[in-house]
Amino acid sequence: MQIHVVNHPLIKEKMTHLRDKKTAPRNFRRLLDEIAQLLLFEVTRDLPIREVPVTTPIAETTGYALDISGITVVPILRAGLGFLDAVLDLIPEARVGHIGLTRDEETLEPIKYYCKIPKDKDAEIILIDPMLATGGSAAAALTMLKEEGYKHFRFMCLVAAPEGVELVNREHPDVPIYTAALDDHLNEHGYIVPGLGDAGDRVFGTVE
Ligand SMILES: O=P(O)(O)OC[C@H]1O[C@H](OP(=O)(O)OP(=O)(O)O)[C@H](O)[C@@H]1O
Ligand SMILES: O=c1cc[nH]c(=O)[nH]1
Ligand SMILES: [Mg+2]
Repeated sequence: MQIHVVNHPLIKEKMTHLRDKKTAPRNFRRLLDEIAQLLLFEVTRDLPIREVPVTTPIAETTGYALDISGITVVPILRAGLGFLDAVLDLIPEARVGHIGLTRDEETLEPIKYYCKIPKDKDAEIILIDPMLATGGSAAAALTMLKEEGYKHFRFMCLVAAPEGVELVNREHPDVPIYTAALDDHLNEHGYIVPGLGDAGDRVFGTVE
């Protein structure tokens, strides 16, 4: 199984609050934001940089520039939107695409309802969605993007199930997966155990 589990005390502590069923949407969104920023540190670690000259008040020296105009961040709606602000705070020049998918509650198959991606096919795509459960949604999003001609990907999530990691590894072995936690298994309804419940519902307060 190919997966980067970003193990860090700050992430572990925040994940504990995020998982807690008593955490309300207001705090849930804030925690999601904070964890996304910490994860992004690892997700972007190998982005290419080039040297540029810079003059400090004291001397000339060498600085670094990141080619961030070539980065496209793609949230999978809805829950992926909960990650977006954090990514744009750190990479404000990134372009943003949107893929709308929702799981059929019976079959657990993803149903597509929206897709709009910036045109640059050579962009480095950071696909974001807090939950990787069966992997059907992430795998379908990556297939759609590849069919449109996009080539470079990394996937960032918060909680992954082994079933989802295996599917994405099998269908998209070129795509590295970064997660804050690798959980135990899926239950009979396709929810991650222990997980955190339905991420979209918890971000947007649509839980009954
Ligand atoms: O790995 P999978 O089994 O495909 O499950 C993961 C998907 O399920 C959730 O979305 P959901 O379908 O609940 O839509 P929502 O974000 O609108 O709530 C989640 O945000 C993922 O997109
Ligand atoms: O546990 C899960 C599985 C799919 N989608 C979620 O939001 N949570
Ligand atoms: Mg949902």
